[in-house]
Amino acid sequence: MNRTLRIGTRGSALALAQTGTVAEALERAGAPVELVRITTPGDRSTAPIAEIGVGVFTSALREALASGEVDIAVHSYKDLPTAPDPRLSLAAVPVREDPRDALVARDGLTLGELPSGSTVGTGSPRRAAQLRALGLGLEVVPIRGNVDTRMRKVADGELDAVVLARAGLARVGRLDAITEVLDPLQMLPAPAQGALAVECRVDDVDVEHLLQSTLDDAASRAAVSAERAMLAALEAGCSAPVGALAEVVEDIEDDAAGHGRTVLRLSLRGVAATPDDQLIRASATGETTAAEQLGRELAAELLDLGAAALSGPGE
Ligand SMILES: NCc1[nH]cc(CCC(=O)O)c1CC(=O)O
Repeated sequence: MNRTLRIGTRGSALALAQTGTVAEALERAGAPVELVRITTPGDRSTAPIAEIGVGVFTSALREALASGEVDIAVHSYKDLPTAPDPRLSLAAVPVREDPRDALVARDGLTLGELPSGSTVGTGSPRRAAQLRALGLGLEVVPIRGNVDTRMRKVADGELDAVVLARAGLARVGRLDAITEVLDPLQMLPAPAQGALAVECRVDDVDVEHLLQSTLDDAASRAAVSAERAMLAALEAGCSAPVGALAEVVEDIEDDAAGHGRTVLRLSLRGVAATPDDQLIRASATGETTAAEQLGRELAAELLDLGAAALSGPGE
Protein backbone atom coordinates (compact mmCIF):
# COMPACT_ATOMS: atom_id res chain seq x y z
CA MET A 1 0.00 0.00 0.00
CA ASN A 2 1.72 3.19 -1.10
CA ARG A 3 -0.78 5.67 0.37
CA THR A 4 -1.32 6.45 4.03
CA LEU A 5 -4.63 4.91 5.10
CA ARG A 6 -6.84 7.19 7.17
CA ILE A 7 -8.74 5.28 9.85
CA GLY A 8 -11.84 6.97 11.25
CA THR A 9 -12.46 6.58 14.97
CA ARG A 10 -14.63 8.00 17.71
CA GLY A 11 -12.73 9.72 20.48
CA SER A 12 -13.80 7.57 23.46
CA ALA A 13 -11.18 5.48 25.26
CA LEU A 14 -12.93 2.34 24.02
CA ALA A 15 -13.04 3.48 20.40
CA LEU A 16 -9.40 4.59 20.47
CA ALA A 17 -8.34 1.24 21.92
CA GLN A 18 -10.30 -0.65 19.28
CA THR A 19 -8.97 1.44 16.43
CA GLY A 20 -5.49 1.12 17.90
CA THR A 21 -5.51 -2.67 17.52
CA VAL A 22 -6.53 -2.36 13.87
CA ALA A 23 -3.93 0.36 13.21
CA GLU A 24 -1.17 -1.74 14.77
CA ALA A 25 -2.05 -4.82 12.75
CA LEU A 26 -2.01 -2.79 9.52
CA GLU A 27 1.32 -1.17 10.38
CA ARG A 28 2.81 -4.59 11.14
CA ALA A 29 1.64 -5.60 7.67
CA GLY A 30 3.57 -2.65 6.25
CA ALA A 31 0.66 -0.27 5.61
CA PRO A 32 1.16 3.29 6.89
CA VAL A 33 -1.92 4.55 8.77
CA GLU A 34 -3.20 7.72 10.38
CA LEU A 35 -6.12 8.12 12.84
CA VAL A 36 -8.87 10.67 12.15
CA ARG A 37 -11.28 11.48 14.99
CA ILE A 38 -14.94 11.74 14.15
CA THR A 39 -17.49 13.04 16.68
CA THR A 40 -20.88 11.33 16.43
CA PRO A 41 -24.29 12.56 17.65
CA GLY A 42 -24.17 9.61 20.07
CA ASP A 43 -21.11 11.14 21.74
CA ARG A 44 -22.79 14.54 22.11
CA SER A 45 -26.15 13.34 23.45
CA THR A 46 -26.85 11.94 26.91
CA ALA A 47 -30.36 10.72 26.00
CA PRO A 48 -31.12 6.99 26.33
CA ILE A 49 -30.01 4.97 23.28
CA ALA A 50 -33.57 3.64 23.00
CA GLU A 51 -34.63 7.24 22.18
CA ILE A 52 -31.82 8.34 19.88
CA GLY A 53 -31.77 5.09 17.94
CA VAL A 54 -29.33 2.44 16.76
CA GLY A 55 -26.62 3.79 14.55
CA VAL A 56 -26.00 6.98 16.52
CA PHE A 57 -22.40 5.97 17.05
CA THR A 58 -21.79 4.46 13.67
CA SER A 59 -23.56 6.56 11.05
CA ALA A 60 -21.24 9.58 11.25
CA LEU A 61 -18.25 7.24 10.82
CA ARG A 62 -19.93 5.57 7.88
CA GLU A 63 -20.65 8.93 6.24
CA ALA A 64 -17.01 9.97 6.69
CA LEU A 65 -15.98 6.71 5.03
CA ALA A 66 -18.46 6.88 2.16
CA SER A 67 -17.53 10.51 1.39
CA GLY A 68 -13.79 9.71 1.27
CA GLU A 69 -12.85 11.67 4.39
CA VAL A 70 -11.37 8.43 5.76
CA ASP A 71 -10.49 5.07 4.13
CA ILE A 72 -11.32 2.67 6.95
CA ALA A 73 -13.92 2.73 9.73
CA VAL A 74 -13.68 0.62 12.88
CA HIS A 75 -16.92 -0.02 14.75
CA SER A 76 -18.05 -2.05 17.73
CA TYR A 77 -19.93 -4.54 15.61
CA LYS A 78 -22.90 -4.69 17.97
CA ASP A 79 -23.49 -0.95 17.49
CA LEU A 80 -23.99 -1.31 13.70
CA PRO A 81 -27.57 -1.35 12.38
CA THR A 82 -28.46 -4.69 10.74
CA ALA A 83 -29.30 -3.07 7.39
CA PRO A 84 -26.21 -3.27 5.14
CA ASP A 85 -24.81 -0.03 3.69
CA PRO A 86 -24.44 -0.67 -0.07
CA ARG A 87 -21.63 1.91 -0.31
CA LEU A 88 -19.44 -0.02 2.11
CA SER A 89 -17.80 -3.42 2.42
CA LEU A 90 -17.46 -5.23 5.74
CA ALA A 91 -13.91 -6.23 4.85
CA ALA A 92 -12.82 -7.75 8.16
CA VAL A 93 -14.17 -9.19 11.40
CA PRO A 94 -11.03 -9.57 13.54
CA VAL A 95 -10.66 -12.26 16.24
CA ARG A 96 -13.45 -11.61 18.67
CA GLU A 97 -12.88 -10.76 22.33
CA ASP A 98 -14.70 -12.75 25.02
CA PRO A 99 -18.33 -11.77 24.24
CA ARG A 100 -19.79 -12.18 27.75
CA ASP A 101 -21.26 -9.49 29.92
CA ALA A 102 -19.63 -8.65 33.23
CA LEU A 103 -20.80 -7.39 36.59
CA VAL A 104 -18.96 -4.56 38.31
CA ALA A 105 -20.37 -4.48 41.84
CA ARG A 106 -19.50 -2.85 45.15
CA ASP A 107 -17.41 -4.78 47.65
CA GLY A 108 -16.49 -7.51 45.17
CA LEU A 109 -20.04 -8.91 45.15
CA THR A 110 -21.44 -11.34 42.57
CA LEU A 111 -25.03 -11.22 41.30
CA GLY A 112 -26.07 -13.94 43.74
CA GLU A 113 -24.51 -12.06 46.65
CA LEU A 114 -26.23 -8.73 45.96
CA PRO A 115 -29.03 -8.34 48.51
CA SER A 116 -32.61 -8.05 47.25
CA GLY A 117 -33.37 -4.42 46.41
CA SER A 118 -29.82 -3.71 45.19
CA THR A 119 -29.61 -1.24 42.32
CA VAL A 120 -28.01 -2.42 39.07
CA GLY A 121 -27.40 0.15 36.33
CA THR A 122 -27.83 -0.63 32.66
CA GLY A 123 -29.28 1.23 29.71
CA SER A 124 -29.82 -1.95 27.74
CA PRO A 125 -33.34 -3.45 27.59
CA ARG A 126 -31.70 -6.82 26.85
CA ARG A 127 -29.62 -6.72 30.04
CA ALA A 128 -32.52 -5.31 32.07
CA ALA A 129 -34.92 -8.08 31.01
CA GLN A 130 -32.41 -10.83 31.74
CA LEU A 131 -31.48 -9.31 35.12
CA ARG A 132 -35.12 -9.09 36.19
CA ALA A 133 -35.79 -12.64 34.99
CA LEU A 134 -33.23 -13.94 37.50
CA GLY A 135 -35.78 -13.30 40.24
CA LEU A 136 -33.21 -11.87 42.63
CA GLY A 137 -35.22 -8.76 43.48
CA LEU A 138 -32.66 -6.49 41.84
CA GLU A 139 -33.75 -2.99 40.94
CA VAL A 140 -32.65 -2.16 37.40
CA VAL A 141 -31.77 1.53 36.97
CA PRO A 142 -31.42 3.00 33.46
CA ILE A 143 -28.02 4.63 32.89
CA ARG A 144 -25.90 5.83 29.97
CA GLY A 145 -22.44 7.16 29.35
CA ASN A 146 -19.06 5.72 28.55
CA VAL A 147 -17.49 2.80 30.38
CA ASP A 148 -15.72 5.06 32.93
CA THR A 149 -18.84 7.10 33.75
CA ARG A 150 -20.82 3.95 34.39
CA MET A 151 -18.20 2.36 36.61
CA ARG A 152 -17.84 5.58 38.59
CA LYS A 153 -21.48 5.27 39.68
CA VAL A 154 -20.49 2.13 41.59
CA ALA A 155 -17.26 3.62 42.97
CA ASP A 156 -19.22 6.70 44.15
CA GLY A 157 -21.88 4.57 45.86
CA GLU A 158 -24.67 5.83 43.59
CA LEU A 159 -25.41 2.27 42.40
CA ASP A 160 -24.64 -1.17 43.85
CA ALA A 161 -23.56 -2.53 40.48
CA VAL A 162 -23.47 -2.05 36.72
CA VAL A 163 -23.41 -4.58 33.87
CA LEU A 164 -20.96 -3.93 31.03
CA ALA A 165 -19.49 -5.85 28.13
CA ARG A 166 -16.38 -7.69 29.32
CA ALA A 167 -14.78 -6.87 25.96
CA GLY A 168 -15.09 -3.13 26.54
CA LEU A 169 -13.41 -3.44 29.93
CA ALA A 170 -10.66 -5.60 28.43
CA ARG A 171 -9.99 -3.03 25.75
CA VAL A 172 -9.67 -0.12 28.18
CA GLY A 173 -7.57 -2.19 30.58
CA ARG A 174 -10.14 -2.43 33.39
CA LEU A 175 -10.70 -6.18 33.77
CA ASP A 176 -9.65 -5.69 37.41
CA ALA A 177 -12.98 -3.97 38.14
CA ILE A 178 -15.05 -7.05 37.22
CA THR A 179 -16.57 -8.87 40.18
CA GLU A 180 -18.30 -11.59 38.09
CA VAL A 181 -18.24 -12.58 34.44
CA LEU A 182 -21.85 -13.50 33.69
CA ASP A 183 -22.58 -16.98 32.38
CA PRO A 184 -24.41 -16.84 29.04
CA LEU A 185 -26.96 -19.22 30.58
CA GLN A 186 -28.08 -16.27 32.68
CA MET A 187 -27.13 -13.37 30.44
CA LEU A 188 -26.81 -13.85 26.71
CA PRO A 189 -24.72 -11.04 25.22
CA ALA A 190 -25.86 -8.69 22.47
CA PRO A 191 -25.50 -10.12 18.97
CA ALA A 192 -21.88 -9.44 17.87
CA GLN A 193 -20.78 -8.22 21.30
CA GLY A 194 -17.00 -8.26 21.63
CA ALA A 195 -16.47 -8.21 17.86
CA LEU A 196 -15.22 -5.37 15.67
CA ALA A 197 -16.46 -4.51 12.19
CA VAL A 198 -13.81 -3.04 9.90
CA GLU A 199 -15.27 -1.34 6.84
CA CYS A 200 -13.94 0.26 3.67
CA ARG A 201 -15.59 1.66 0.54
CA VAL A 202 -17.05 -1.05 -1.65
CA ASP A 203 -14.98 0.06 -4.66
CA ASP A 204 -11.70 0.32 -2.72
CA VAL A 205 -10.61 -3.20 -3.60
CA ASP A 206 -6.95 -2.81 -2.55
CA VAL A 207 -7.92 -1.77 0.96
CA GLU A 208 -10.64 -4.41 1.07
CA HIS A 209 -8.10 -7.09 0.25
CA LEU A 210 -5.56 -5.74 2.72
CA LEU A 211 -8.11 -5.66 5.55
CA GLN A 212 -9.42 -9.10 4.70
CA SER A 213 -6.01 -10.74 4.51
CA THR A 214 -4.55 -8.95 7.54
CA LEU A 215 -7.44 -8.89 9.98
CA ASP A 216 -10.35 -11.17 9.11
CA ASP A 217 -11.00 -14.23 11.30
CA ALA A 218 -13.29 -16.82 9.72
CA ALA A 219 -14.59 -18.30 12.99
CA SER A 220 -15.42 -14.91 14.46
CA ARG A 221 -17.13 -13.87 11.24
CA ALA A 222 -19.23 -17.04 11.13
CA ALA A 223 -20.35 -16.68 14.75
CA VAL A 224 -21.23 -13.02 14.39
CA SER A 225 -23.03 -13.63 11.07
CA ALA A 226 -25.32 -16.17 12.73
CA GLU A 227 -26.11 -13.84 15.63
CA ARG A 228 -26.74 -10.85 13.39
CA ALA A 229 -28.90 -12.82 10.97
CA MET A 230 -31.00 -13.90 13.94
CA LEU A 231 -31.30 -10.30 15.10
CA ALA A 232 -32.20 -9.03 11.62
CA ALA A 233 -34.93 -11.66 11.23
CA LEU A 234 -36.34 -10.86 14.66
CA GLU A 235 -36.29 -7.12 13.98
CA ALA A 236 -38.52 -7.78 11.03
CA GLY A 237 -40.93 -9.76 13.20
CA CYS A 238 -40.89 -8.14 16.62
CA SER A 239 -39.51 -5.28 18.66
CA ALA A 240 -38.12 -7.32 21.53
CA PRO A 241 -34.75 -6.97 23.20
CA VAL A 242 -32.56 -9.75 21.86
CA GLY A 243 -29.47 -11.63 23.03
CA ALA A 244 -27.50 -14.16 21.00
CA LEU A 245 -24.30 -16.14 21.20
CA ALA A 246 -22.83 -18.39 18.53
CA GLU A 247 -19.81 -20.55 19.23
CA VAL A 248 -17.75 -22.78 16.99
CA VAL A 249 -17.86 -26.23 18.61
CA GLU A 250 -16.27 -29.58 17.79
CA ASP A 251 -18.57 -32.39 16.78
CA ILE A 252 -17.84 -36.04 15.88
CA GLU A 253 -19.28 -37.26 12.60
CA ASP A 254 -19.04 -40.67 10.91
CA ASP A 255 -17.45 -40.55 7.48
CA ALA A 256 -18.42 -42.89 4.59
CA ALA A 257 -16.22 -45.67 6.02
CA GLY A 258 -17.84 -45.35 9.45
CA HIS A 259 -14.81 -43.68 11.05
CA GLY A 260 -15.52 -40.85 13.45
CA ARG A 261 -13.90 -37.60 12.48
CA THR A 262 -13.97 -34.22 14.14
CA VAL A 263 -15.91 -31.49 12.36
CA LEU A 264 -16.56 -27.91 13.36
CA ARG A 265 -20.13 -26.75 13.82
CA LEU A 266 -21.76 -23.54 14.84
CA SER A 267 -23.87 -23.62 17.99
CA LEU A 268 -26.25 -20.70 18.40
CA ARG A 269 -28.30 -19.67 21.44
CA GLY A 270 -30.86 -16.90 21.40
CA VAL A 271 -33.12 -15.06 23.80
CA ALA A 272 -35.87 -12.49 23.31
CA ALA A 273 -37.87 -10.77 26.03
CA THR A 274 -41.59 -10.09 25.91
CA PRO A 275 -42.86 -6.70 27.10
CA ASP A 276 -43.78 -8.32 30.44
CA ASP A 277 -40.23 -9.67 30.87
CA GLN A 278 -40.92 -13.27 29.91
CA LEU A 279 -37.79 -14.65 28.29
CA ILE A 280 -38.12 -16.86 25.23
CA ARG A 281 -35.04 -18.99 24.65
CA ALA A 282 -34.01 -21.35 21.88
CA SER A 283 -30.84 -22.90 20.50
CA ALA A 284 -29.72 -24.67 17.34
CA THR A 285 -26.61 -26.09 15.72
CA GLY A 286 -25.66 -25.82 12.05
CA GLU A 287 -22.85 -25.73 9.53
CA THR A 288 -20.24 -22.98 9.93
CA THR A 289 -20.67 -22.33 6.21
CA ALA A 290 -24.40 -21.61 6.62
CA ALA A 291 -24.21 -19.20 9.55
CA GLU A 292 -26.87 -16.79 8.35
CA GLN A 293 -29.30 -19.58 7.63
CA LEU A 294 -28.81 -20.88 11.18
CA GLY A 295 -29.55 -17.41 12.52
CA ARG A 296 -32.71 -17.06 10.46
CA GLU A 297 -33.91 -20.52 11.53
CA LEU A 298 -33.41 -19.71 15.19
CA ALA A 299 -35.26 -16.41 14.79
CA ALA A 300 -38.17 -18.25 13.20
CA GLU A 301 -38.22 -20.66 16.12
CA LEU A 302 -38.16 -17.82 18.66
CA LEU A 303 -41.03 -16.14 16.81
CA ASP A 304 -42.94 -19.44 16.79
CA LEU A 305 -42.41 -19.83 20.51
CA GLY A 306 -43.87 -16.44 21.30
CA ALA A 307 -44.42 -14.39 18.17
CA ALA A 308 -47.58 -12.68 19.38
CA ALA A 309 -46.14 -11.80 22.76
CA LEU A 310 -42.91 -10.50 21.21
CA SER A 311 -44.55 -7.53 19.53
CA GLY A 312 -43.82 -4.72 21.91
CA PRO A 313 -46.21 -1.98 23.04
CA GLY A 314 -47.65 0.02 20.18
CA GLU A 315 -47.40 -2.75 17.61
N1 LIG B 1 -23.29 0.13 23.42
C1 LIG B 1 -22.02 0.64 23.88
C2 LIG B 1 -20.93 -0.33 23.64
N2 LIG B 1 -20.58 -0.68 22.40
C3 LIG B 1 -19.56 -1.60 22.49
C4 LIG B 1 -19.28 -1.79 23.82
C5 LIG B 1 -18.26 -2.69 24.38
C6 LIG B 1 -17.50 -3.53 23.36
C7 LIG B 1 -18.32 -4.61 22.75
O1 LIG B 1 -19.38 -4.99 23.28
O2 LIG B 1 -17.90 -5.12 21.71
C8 LIG B 1 -20.13 -0.98 24.56
C9 LIG B 1 -20.17 -0.83 26.03
C10 LIG B 1 -20.92 -1.92 26.75
O3 LIG B 1 -21.86 -2.51 26.19
O4 LIG B 1 -20.60 -2.19 27.92
